[in-house]
Amino acid sequence: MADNTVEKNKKNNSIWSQSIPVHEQLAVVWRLIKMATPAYWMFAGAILFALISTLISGYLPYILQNFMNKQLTNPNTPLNAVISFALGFGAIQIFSAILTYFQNFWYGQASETALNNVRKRLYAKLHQLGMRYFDQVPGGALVTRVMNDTESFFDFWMLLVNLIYAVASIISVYIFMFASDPGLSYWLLLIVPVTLLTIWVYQKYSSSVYRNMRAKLSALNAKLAESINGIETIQNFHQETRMKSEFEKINQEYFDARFHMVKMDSRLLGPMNQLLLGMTTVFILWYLGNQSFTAAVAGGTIYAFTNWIGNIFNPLNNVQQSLSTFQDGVVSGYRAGKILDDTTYEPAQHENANGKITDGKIEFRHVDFSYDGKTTILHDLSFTAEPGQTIALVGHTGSGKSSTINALMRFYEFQKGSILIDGQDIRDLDPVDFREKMGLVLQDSFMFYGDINSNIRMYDDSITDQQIVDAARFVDADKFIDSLPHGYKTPVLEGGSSLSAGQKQLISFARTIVRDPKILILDEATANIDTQTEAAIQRALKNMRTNRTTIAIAHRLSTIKDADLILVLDKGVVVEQGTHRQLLAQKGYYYDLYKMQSMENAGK
Ligand SMILES: Nc1ncnc2c1ncn2[C@@H]1O[C@H](COP(=O)(O)OP(=O)(O)OP(=O)(O)O)[C@@H](O)[C@H]1O
Repeated sequence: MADNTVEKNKKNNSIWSQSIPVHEQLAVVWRLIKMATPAYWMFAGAILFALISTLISGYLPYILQNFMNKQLTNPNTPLNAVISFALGFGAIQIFSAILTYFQNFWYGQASETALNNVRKRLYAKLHQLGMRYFDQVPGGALVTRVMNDTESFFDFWMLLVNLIYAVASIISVYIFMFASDPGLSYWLLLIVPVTLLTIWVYQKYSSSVYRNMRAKLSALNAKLAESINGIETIQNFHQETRMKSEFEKINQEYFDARFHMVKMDSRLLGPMNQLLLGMTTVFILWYLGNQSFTAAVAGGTIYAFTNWIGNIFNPLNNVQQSLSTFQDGVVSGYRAGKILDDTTYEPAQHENANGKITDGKIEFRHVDFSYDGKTTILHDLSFTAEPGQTIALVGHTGSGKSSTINALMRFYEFQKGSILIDGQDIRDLDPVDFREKMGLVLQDSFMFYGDINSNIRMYDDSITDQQIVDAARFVDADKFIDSLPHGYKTPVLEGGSSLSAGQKQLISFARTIVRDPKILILDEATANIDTQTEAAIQRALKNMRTNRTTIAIAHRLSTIKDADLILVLDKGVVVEQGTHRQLLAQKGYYYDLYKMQSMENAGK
């Protein structure tokens, strides 16, 4: 049944469940090696010690064979020679153990260092990507890629060193085997193609199985993130049962994918090697047994060959065992690479853009805007906001108000026309100055884990405590903050769950105003706020707008009656514009909208 599910999944879905072509796997391997840059010397040390270990593991059976065949079979061998050999042999074993310790220690340290580096790079990259990327990739899937996927790199690098160890060990063993009995060694060369064949078969099947497993884990994390982020709505609309069954379904799919892997590994890994080792040992005994019919076969030779065979198969076994993690690492590396290569960046500024915002004049000239480059959302949008003016954007839901702000804030790229600030192309503005001078207040501003003070300061140490108090007073947030037992030091949980919607809004006002922006972008809150807080918010907004160019999305038309210009949007087109009075006099779209809201308010 489990197989069937996986088969179905394979057919159904994502590109992850298809096999990664070999050349791409190699490219990923190369990339993973490059990602280990800061740990190169540790890897190099581990590899060097591993190489010395392989020489020793080939050499020890060789000298033991000579000792057994020449010294032990000779009754005249002095005791001193035996003791010296034993001491020398023991010393080499101790040396080998020390080498193994450093080898393992450096592998581990190097892999951890490399892992740490990759995680940092991935996290940094996420912050370079634009909103469009996050529209497309669920948060939970990103958590999987940055956290779980990177974990498997650790084993990947381990395998890489194991692989080098296995190759070196095989070469060293064959050298000593040929020195001992070339005839038998020629036959034993056959082991190499046979094991390569088993490795190839395993590789072929495991790649798609691991890819599918990763995809399922990612879907599982995405579902979990969705459940946690939407917990309020889930509880409100009694969605628990549906969410539970959806989660269970994905969880089962993940289980099936893992089960498939377990079955594949238990069939193809250990038993295959054990069988080959057993058969090779039988062959060696048969070969040497045959020789014994014509001449005596020394016991040391039998000992050495059975030992060497172990030294070939054990590292190969290790390699094959960790091939599963190699597959995991390659798939994860592939997915991490997808993030690192993604070019859905924030909209780019022109090279050497260094324009500064001084007065705050904004002009939209025939702007066309689309999120995906296919569906045009804003059509030929043109308007001018003179310094200090307030421009209000109104219109039904989906009419393009937020999209106008998204284009102005450079969250998304616009396709046609131009946006100018103080007469300069918006793409010529210095990005740091731009973000400082544009004060954006969203409907639901995100609160970070910390306290009220840090949420206003936003970890900008150049802002003093007094400036924070002044900003809070300016936006009328001081009264509620002072009434809290710990005032500005009141702890804030991630997302601000300990604060009311109105309080969060006031904190976000203070956060914006403390930076003294030249231009204000306001997305008026639609949340229900008590009348007292509402009055405080309106007072705050009035204060904030003074001497600042303001672009405000207004849901309640009563709040923007005094705007210098009101743009009425419908399906991304400005259908009317003017002041409140002018628009009412036109008795058009705005008039209807206003009347409708007035009636709704009267009915409340
Ligand atoms: N991130 C996005 N990706 C793709 N399309 C989007 C995105 N955001 C909005 N849209 C689409 O753009 C159109 C305009 O949406 P927009 O959010 O600008 O409307 P709005 O006037 O601000 O609505 P509301 O008052 O409900 O906030 C809608 O058709 C919407 O589906």
